[in-house]
Amino acid sequence: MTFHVLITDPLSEEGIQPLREAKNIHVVVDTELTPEQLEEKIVGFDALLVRSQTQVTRSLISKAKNLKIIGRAGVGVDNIDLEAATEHGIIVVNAPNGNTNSAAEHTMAMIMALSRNIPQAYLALKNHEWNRKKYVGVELKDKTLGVIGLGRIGSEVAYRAKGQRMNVIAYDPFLTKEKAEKMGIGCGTFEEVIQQADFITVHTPLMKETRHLINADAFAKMKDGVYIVNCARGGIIDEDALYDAIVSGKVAGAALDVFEEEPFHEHRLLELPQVVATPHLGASTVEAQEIVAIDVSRDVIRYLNGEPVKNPVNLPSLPKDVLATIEPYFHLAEKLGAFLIDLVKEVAEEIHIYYSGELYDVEVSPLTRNTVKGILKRHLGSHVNDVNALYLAERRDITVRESKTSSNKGFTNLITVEIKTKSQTRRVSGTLLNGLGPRIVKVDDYSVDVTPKGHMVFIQHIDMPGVIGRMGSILAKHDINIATMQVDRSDVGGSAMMMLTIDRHLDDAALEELKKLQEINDVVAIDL
Ligand SMILES: NC(=O)C1=CN([C@@H]2O[C@H](COP(=O)(O)OP(=O)(O)OC[C@H]3O[C@@H](n4cnc5c(N)ncnc54)[C@H](O)[C@@H]3O)[C@@H](O)[C@H]2O)C=CC1
Ligand SMILES: O=C(O)C(=O)COP(=O)(O)O
Repeated sequence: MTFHVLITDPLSEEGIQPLREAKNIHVVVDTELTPEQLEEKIVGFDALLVRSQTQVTRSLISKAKNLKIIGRAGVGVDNIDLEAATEHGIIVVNAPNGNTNSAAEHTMAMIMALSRNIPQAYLALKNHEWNRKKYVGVELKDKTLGVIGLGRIGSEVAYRAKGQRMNVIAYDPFLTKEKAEKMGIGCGTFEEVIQQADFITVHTPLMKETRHLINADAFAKMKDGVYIVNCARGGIIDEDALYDAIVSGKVAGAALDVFEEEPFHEHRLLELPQVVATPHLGASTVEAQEIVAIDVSRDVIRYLNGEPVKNPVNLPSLPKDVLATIEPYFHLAEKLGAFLIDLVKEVAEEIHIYYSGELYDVEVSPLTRNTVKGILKRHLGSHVNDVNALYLAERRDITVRESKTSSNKGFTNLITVEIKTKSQTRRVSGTLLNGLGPRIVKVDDYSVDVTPKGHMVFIQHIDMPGVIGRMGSILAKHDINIATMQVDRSDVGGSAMMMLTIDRHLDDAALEELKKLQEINDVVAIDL
């Protein structure tokens, strides 16, 4: 059988040699297709290989009747509809390691171009203007570089900046003091980093949690005259807010490799003399392009030949018999994980999952992966799935344990997730009620009965008259409707909890007001 592979973005010819040499693979390269043409053409193909330009949309995926694998020759998969691919049983693979150096080197080049006005001075010279006064720069030595997102690329940038004798301080939800010390850098909260930095560079993926992470509020907290660098993804920085911050003088300059919409021919940020820019060139080196194309080609060959892939991004298909037994619990497991990580508000160091009742006798590792996925997604975004969740946890030194227990506390099935962080150990239990779906039935030692869905609020308070009323008045004042509410307590007049489901997200203003109530010890907004 011959498999047909379509390549729609420019890939290194050396890098795709493994595909060209494979006996059962036929390669077509067409990098000029319009979206409509691609939707027509995709039907006959078993594999699609792209970089960041081809938009692999739900509509395209729905037309791709033979497609088995999508290969992304690079890191970011925000141009691929992962959910649609998974739904259609299409595995997505990427090449996460091949362009790390290139992206880090490009970031350093951009920081240096920015600090010394190199592009502007070059342009002036080309226009016959010899002007030394206008292009006085700033030194990097002893300046503080704030790195937001200390993954593969962020870490490499940090090491390189130290070589420039910069002070480096980073924020990443997975960064521990110990790790920062080992790297010889500082660490802090997001606010601390953006407040202290002279240069700020972002290296997170683009996802719901990081869209407009650097916005007007963030700019307001920064030092006057700060420099901003984005070689990660357009959209992490709010371009309108950046424009305003440059015009007002808050931001002294910005270096941008990526934009909210790509490609473009005109951009208002480029009209500002303080902005230096490249057209998404971070990974565009001979070396990186060869490695990412080889890595992704090899995974495509493996997958088409029925072998396990090295860099899966989404869900693989599970054996049918396992799937039939376990599938109903997938959702519950993931939601329990997401609920609990929101509750602890810290990075997990240990995750322990206990299965009991009818889950005692079945293969539960797919559920463990789903639980870990629910936890890690909160930090790493949508590329976490049950294929890579355990791998990502291991890479971050998070211990994952799974136990079967015969104590089912009266439920026919029960999953209890326990998370240990530096400062606390918390638990949540859930069950699948026949015909009624998933329920959270215990939070720490409190009993509840709530569907893990939508907007929730978990309040810990002192058991005394009037608390519920005062809490209700505050929500009413903020026009927040309570859909359901449950209360439990340890003992009369002791510690107690309220679990609410509400009709919209509990915004910061309402949350802060609730926290001010004397009888309330903690309030957490949870959105599932
Ligand atoms: N300009 C270009 O050509 C290139 C751009 N990229 C972009 O760079 C991104 C990062 O790539 P890698 O370092 O390889 O990924 P990575 O997964 O190794 O690192 C991302 C880091 O961001 C952290 N993070 C997630 N949410 C965060 C938040 N809210 N605040 C702070 N940190 C957060 C994660 O914990 C993780 O450590 C990619 O997702 C891609 O979009 C990657 C390669 C080339
Ligand atoms: O790997 C990534 O995430 C990149 O942004 C590189 O994009 P590209 O493959 O150069 O279109």
